[in-house]
Formats: sequence, structure tokens, C-alpha cells
Amino acid sequence: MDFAYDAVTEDHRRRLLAFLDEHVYPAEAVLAEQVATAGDPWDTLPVVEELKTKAREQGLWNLFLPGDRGAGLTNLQYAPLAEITGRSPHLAPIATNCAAPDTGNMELLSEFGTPEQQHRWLEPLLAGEIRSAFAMTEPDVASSDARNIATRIERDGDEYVITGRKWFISGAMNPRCRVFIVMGKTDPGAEPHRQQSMVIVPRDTPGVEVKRAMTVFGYGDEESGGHAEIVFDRVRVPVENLVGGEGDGFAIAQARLGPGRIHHCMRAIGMAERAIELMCRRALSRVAFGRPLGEQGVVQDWIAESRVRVEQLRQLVLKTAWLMDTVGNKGAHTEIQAIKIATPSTVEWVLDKAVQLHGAGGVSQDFPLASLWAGVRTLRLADGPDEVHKRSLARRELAKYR
Ligand SMILES: Cc1cc2nc3c(=O)[nH]c(=O)nc-3n(C[C@H](O)[C@H](O)[C@H](O)COP(=O)(O)OP(=O)(O)OC[C@H]3O[C@@H](n4cnc5c(N)ncnc54)[C@H](O)[C@@H]3O)c2cc1C
Repeated sequence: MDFAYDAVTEDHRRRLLAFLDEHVYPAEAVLAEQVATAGDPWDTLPVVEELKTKAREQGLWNLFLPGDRGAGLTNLQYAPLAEITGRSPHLAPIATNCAAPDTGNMELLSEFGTPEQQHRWLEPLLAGEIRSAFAMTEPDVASSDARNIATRIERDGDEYVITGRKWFISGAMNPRCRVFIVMGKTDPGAEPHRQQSMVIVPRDTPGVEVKRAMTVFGYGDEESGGHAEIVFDRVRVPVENLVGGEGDGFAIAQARLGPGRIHHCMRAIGMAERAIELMCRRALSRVAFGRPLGEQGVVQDWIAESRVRVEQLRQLVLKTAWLMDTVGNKGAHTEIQAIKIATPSTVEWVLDKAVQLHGAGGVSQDFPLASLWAGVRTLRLADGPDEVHKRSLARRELAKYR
């Protein structure tokens, strides 16, 4: 077993780390300032556009996408790079065109889109010209069970008519988010896993109404386009906007979420690394009761535990990435669930310790820790709650012994 990164990964890591040092970290304060003063804080802000141009010039672009359309990296090669972007999660993923939910939507269109759908939507997404959203969750039903999704997609001649209400649709507050991929029921009478389909809905279609922005622990997440509640009131799109076939929605959602989940986990490890760095710097520079905080046994325990837990996570994530490359996303199903269970709660633990060590500063806007904590806490819900992943993993484990 070779634990070293290969030459391609090392080269990208070196360039990406330098990009963060030179451009991204200094831009964090500028971004906060621009969000506070912008006419439309949801719009992609000038500092983000400048970073996108620089990243693209340096070949740090579409790193997540394998094959000719993207940077051509494997999951194993991309994992350490996504980790680095996670160190500045509001800027680095967007700057490199590797931000959710666009990444999942680009993968989806790449894999299941028709040539016409790819031309109209995938190409501008790959170029970073527009953004996109994925609309599945609904306020009125328990959406962790995708079979409950109630939005109707009814065929009427050459059109589909869409009626329903969605919420927590990430990215959709950004006016440059031009397209929604909407999940709904085309055939409520079919067997449960064949009732759902996905359709492409351009934002400016009559009947689409972006109602309001949901907050997350009080944060608007303006930098990433927020999380919208959207009403679809008899929205009509041509039948050509169907993704895959009627009834394929559930299967496509599963395919979309595999890479999406590992990407979230990779970035979360980057958040934990940033927290450990901040924790150590604070522990060395702050003195209480006659000695640096870092000389307190309890603080050393937090630092050591954090390092051990993050190393364990990283090995599991890298193994999962390697399995996805070698046996496919389906073959890596158990491991994808395992990292989705392990990563958010472990990183939340690390962030909690870093917040504690920073005292009041830790919960304030002067350090990134509070916002990182809020972000990682939501990962225990987004893309499926912990309990649902545990249920499914445990059932597969039990099946071995039936
Ligand atoms: C920040 C953020 C961004 C999001 N972005 C998007 C997006 O872009 N697009 C989108 O479509 N959705 C998005 N979501 C929604 C997210 O995917 C859902 O919140 C999630 O799937 C859970 O659905 P729900 O909120 O309806 O919870 P429910 O289904 O109502 O579940 C509530 C709770 O019940 C418990 N539970 C459920 N099932 C079980 C079980 N089998 N065993 C034990 N306990 C169980 C769990 O604790 C769960 O948290 C986002 C959510 C957040 C917080």
C-alpha cells in the first residue's frame, strides 16, 4: 500500500496551497466587506470573479470532474485538493469552479444529459458563467425519505407541468443561478422507486417564484448563494427538459449524491485542518494563569485527539475515493455512507474544541470558526441525515448474517 500522493496530485497540491496563501486567505476579509456593502449580497461578488479568473489562468479549474470535460483527475487525486479548498469554504471551491451544488449538477448533466441539455446548461456551468441549484427537499414532507417528495410533474402534450414547493435549495438566491434541476412525481401509481423524475427548469420560466432565503443558525450563506424557498406554480417546460427517462429520478439522485457526499467530506477535513492550525497558534500565543494555553494538559489533549481523529478520517476518505475509482460508486456505497456518518460529527468535535480555546473570539466574526462550525453541523442533515445513513449501513451489515 502506497500512502504517498502521486506526482500529478503533488503538483496540484503545491499550486493550490500557494493560490490559497497568495489570493484566497487575503480575500476573506474583502468578501465579508463586500457582502456587507453590496447592493445585492446574493450575487457573485467582484472579489469572487477576480479569484475565478486567477484560478482558471493557473489551471486550477473544474478539478472535481474526471475525463476531458474537467481536469481529468481521479477521485483519489482530487480528494487532497478538495481538502485544501475546504480550508476556505466560502471562497476556494467557488474560485476553482468546484462548489456544490454546481459540481453535482455538472456531473449529472455530464452523465445523464442529452447533447442539447449539455450545450445549453453544462457548457456555461463548466465555464463558470452561470450557477445552478438542485431542488428536491420540501417543507411539507419528511424529505430524508425521497419517496415522500410530492411535487407533481405532469405531462400535458409536449410539455411537463410542475407544481410544488421546495425549500433549502442551495445557491438559488444568487441571480446568476439560471437553472434548477427539479425532482418530482411523474407517476404516483408506480412502485415507490419509479415514481420520481427530474426536469430542468430555467429560472425565468413563468410560475417559478423564489420566495425567501432560509437561514442556517442565523447565517444567510450569502457567499454561496444562500438557501431558497421556491414555489413552482403550474410551471411549463418542454418534454425535452426531462433528465434521463420518466421514473429515473430516484436512481439519478443516488448517482448524483455519491460524489457529492465524498466532496463534502473532503472539504470538511480541510475545515478541521484549519481549526487545528488556529487552535495551535492560539494555544502558543495566549497566556492564562502564568503559562501559555498550550501547556495546559486539557488543551494538549484536544490537539492530540484532533490530530488522531482527522488522520483516521482522511484515511477512510482516501480509501473511499480509491474504491470509487477502482470498483465504481456502487461498489463504494458502504464506504461513502461510512464517511458521511463519520466526517461531519468528528469535524464538529474538532471545531467545538477550537471555538472553546478561542474563548469569546471563537464564537465571533473575527475568526472563521463559528461559521465553519455552523457549516459542518448542517452536514449532519444535508445530503441525508446521519440516522438515515446509519440505518442503511446497519441493514447491509445485518444482511451478511441473516
Ligand atoms: C444547509 C442546507 C442545505 C441544503 N441544501 C439542499 C439543496 O440544495 N437541495 C435540496 O433538495 N435539499 C437541500 N437541503 C435539505 C436536506 O437535504 C434535508 O434537510 C435532508 O435531506 C433531511 O430532510 P428533512 O429536512 O425533510 O428532514 P426529515 O426527513 O423531516 O427528517 C428529520 C429527522 O428525522 C430523523 N430521521 C429521519 N429518518 C430517520 C430514520 N430512518 N431513522 C432515524 N431517524 C430518522 C433524522 O434525525 C432527521 O434529521 C439542505 C439542507 C441544509 C440544512
